[in-house]
Amino acid sequence: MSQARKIVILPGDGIGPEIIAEGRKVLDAINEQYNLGLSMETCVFGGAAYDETGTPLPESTLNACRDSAAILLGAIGGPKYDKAPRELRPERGLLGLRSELGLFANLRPALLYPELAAASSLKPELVAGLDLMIVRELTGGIYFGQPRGIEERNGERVGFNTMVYSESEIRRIGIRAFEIARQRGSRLCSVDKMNVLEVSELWREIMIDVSKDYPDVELTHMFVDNAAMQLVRAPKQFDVMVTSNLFGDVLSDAAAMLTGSIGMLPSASLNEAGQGMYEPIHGSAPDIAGKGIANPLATILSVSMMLRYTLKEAEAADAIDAAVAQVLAQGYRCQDIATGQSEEKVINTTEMGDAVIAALQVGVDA
Ligand SMILES: NC(=O)c1ccc[n+]([C@@H]2O[C@H](COP(=O)([O-])OP(=O)(O)OC[C@H]3O[C@@H](n4cnc5c(N)ncnc54)[C@H](O)[C@@H]3O)[C@@H](O)[C@H]2O)c1
Ligand SMILES: CC(C)[C@H](C(=O)O)[C@@H](O)C(=O)O
Ligand SMILES: [Mg+2]
Repeated sequence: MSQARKIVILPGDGIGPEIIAEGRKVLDAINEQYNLGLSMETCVFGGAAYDETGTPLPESTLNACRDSAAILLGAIGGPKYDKAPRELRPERGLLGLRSELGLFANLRPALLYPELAAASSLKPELVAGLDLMIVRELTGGIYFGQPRGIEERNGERVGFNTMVYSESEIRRIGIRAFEIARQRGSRLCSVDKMNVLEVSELWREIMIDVSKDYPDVELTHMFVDNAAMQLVRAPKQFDVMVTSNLFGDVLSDAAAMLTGSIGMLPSASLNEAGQGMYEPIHGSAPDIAGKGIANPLATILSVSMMLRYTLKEAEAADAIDAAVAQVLAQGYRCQDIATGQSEEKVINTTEMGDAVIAALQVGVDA
């Protein structure tokens, strides 16, 4: 049984502990301000857990996660682990956790804060007002399909994976996406590769079937290659996108840059029971780890999603969103979202966390 108010924190590797320290600061502050009664437990996970215990997802961590209402994850992985046996790599720990907890619905919102229009990789007029939600299926598809492996065939090695989706897996992510679309702009674009893949043919058929229960939501379909192009051509045409595990992974990193940086994109991964894991969509960023410059806002916004989606504390979530908006309006930027404009104040990871806390405080005093 999951405990209603227990949050498990998994710092992970690389910049994970740096950004989690800031997420935790905000979580502690909001817990106190809003009297939320949350209890926090930090567990070892990913490469750090492999180093300490020989496995990226120790039983004790998995049990703590099972027993929690929500999980806040930093990031895992790094070059140090690329030579470890595949089943023991940090990424396998992450996939294991998603799968064990049944976190099939991955919500990745790409929202442009107006102050960051200049940091976007697209022209400001193409991204002004961007508010897109990518709904990525997270526990199926080619990430988990069998058979998989590398084996000797006809005197050479062959690598193979299987992209597989059952009707029920497609239906449940479809329902989740239609429900989300209904609460937003009522437009859902299902992204597939139906022109080539049988698995996508079934995906499209089931999406059309699910749409019969949502006559108020407009369903469109797009091939994934076109979707990638449309995302960088005219991203505002999209309201909600629903897609498979691999396509969603790729499209969400691309969408991140529309908002200024991958350091801005939070995510929620939910199961049927509403339990959730919350994490920035980026990785452990080995190239900047230890430098104190990682942008913690994606993690802080993941805390906001946790309050909104699992803990049903919309007011506290709104307060964090407002604090982040205020900090950006004040000109505070981590390096990744700085553009060299004179009104910008470039600050480090810790200072960004502090700025959000200060903005939350102002919100309370006001
Ligand atoms: N959920 C996760 O834990 C997760 C997600 C993606 C990748 N990974 C792992 O992370 C490792 C590195 O992967 P990668 O380099 O392909 O992707 P990455 O997302 O870690 O980094 C890509 C680029 O974005 C920058 N970046 C990422 N987050 C940032 C932030 N918060 N602030 C500023 N800049 C940021 C990095 O410096 C890097 O230049 C790999 O081991 C990968 O498997 C983990
Ligand atoms: C680290 C990796 C397993 C993960 C994924 O591919 O799902 C990451 O890229 C993500 O987007 O969360
Ligand atoms: Mg990814």
